[in-house]
Amino acid sequence: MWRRAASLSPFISSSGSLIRNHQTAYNLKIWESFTTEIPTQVKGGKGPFICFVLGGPGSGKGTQCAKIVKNYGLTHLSAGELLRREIASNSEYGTTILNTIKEGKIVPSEVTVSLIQKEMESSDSKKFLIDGFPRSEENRAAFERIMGAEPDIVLFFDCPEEEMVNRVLNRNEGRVDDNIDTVRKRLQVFKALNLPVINYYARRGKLYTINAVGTVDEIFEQVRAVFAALKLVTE
Ligand SMILES: Nc1ncnc2c1ncn2[C@@H]1O[C@H](COP(=O)(O)OP(=O)(O)OP(=O)(O)O)[C@@H](O)[C@H]1O
Ligand SMILES: Nc1ccn([C@H]2C[C@H](O)[C@@H](COP(=O)(O)O)O2)c(=O)n1
Ligand SMILES: [Mg+2]
Repeated sequence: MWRRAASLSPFISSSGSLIRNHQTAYNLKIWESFTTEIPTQVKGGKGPFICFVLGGPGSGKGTQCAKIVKNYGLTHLSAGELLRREIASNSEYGTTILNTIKEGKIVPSEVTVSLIQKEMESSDSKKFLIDGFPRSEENRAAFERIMGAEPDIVLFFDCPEEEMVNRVLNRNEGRVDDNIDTVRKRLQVFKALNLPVINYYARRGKLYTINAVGTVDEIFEQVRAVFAALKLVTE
C-alpha cells in the first residue's frame, strides 16, 4: 500500500525556487495557493494516488512520464494512447475518435473516461500517472462523476508554442495529428479548454508547474523535486 510520508509544498517553481505565483509561457498567472497540508484523497484516503499530467501538444508529457515510471513505478495511462488503441482495434467509436483527433478536437468525455476506468479497474496498481487528461472542464467533471476521485497532484509542463510545434513536427512517430494544420488547431483547443482546467487545479493548490524547456534530464530534475517532496513510500 502506498502512503505519503511528508507534506509537499506546491511552491516548487520551474526554477526550483519557492514562489507564490509566476508568469507562464502563456502569459497566464498561475496561482499556486499556499497549503501546508498533504493533498487529501477522496474516498477517505483509500483510493489510489493519482497524478494528472498536463501540457500542450509536444510539451514532453509522454517523455517525462516514461522517466517517472522508471524512477517511481507509477502506472502510466496516456489518454491519447488509449484512444489511438481504440482506433486500431476498430471499435464502434474508432472512426469518430479518428476524425476528432485529426481535427485536433477533444473526444467525448464518456468515451475517454470509460477507457481510463477500464485500465484503472483492471490494474493492481495503487499509483497512476494519467497523461493528457483532463483536457477540458467536461473531461474533469466526467472523471470526478464516473470515478468518484480527484487527482492528488497535477503536473503542468509549461512550454512555449514555437518549441511545442518544432517538437511535434519532428516527432516522426507517424501520428495523424503531427502536421502543422492539426497542431495549430490543438494549440487553440489547449488554450481555450485546457488552460482553464490547469488554473482550476492551481486554485486548488494541486498544481506543480514545470519549465518544459531544456534537456529531458534537466526537466526531469524539476519533476524529481516534486516526487522527492511527496516521499511516496511502499508499506
Ligand atoms: N526536452 C526536450 N527537448 C527536445 N525534444 C524533446 C524534449 N522532450 C521531448 N522531446 C521530443 O519532443 C517530441 C514530443 O514529446 P512528447 O511526445 O513527450 O510530448 P507530449 O507532450 O506527450 O505530446 P502530445 O501531447 O502530442 O502527446 C518527441 O519527439 C520527444 O522525443
Ligand atoms: N483527454 C483527451 C486526450 C486526448 N484526446 C485526443 C485529442 C488529442 O489531440 C489526441 C492525442 O492526445 P495526446 O497523445 O496528445 O495526449 O487524443 C482527447 O480527445 N481527450
Ligand atoms: Mg503524449
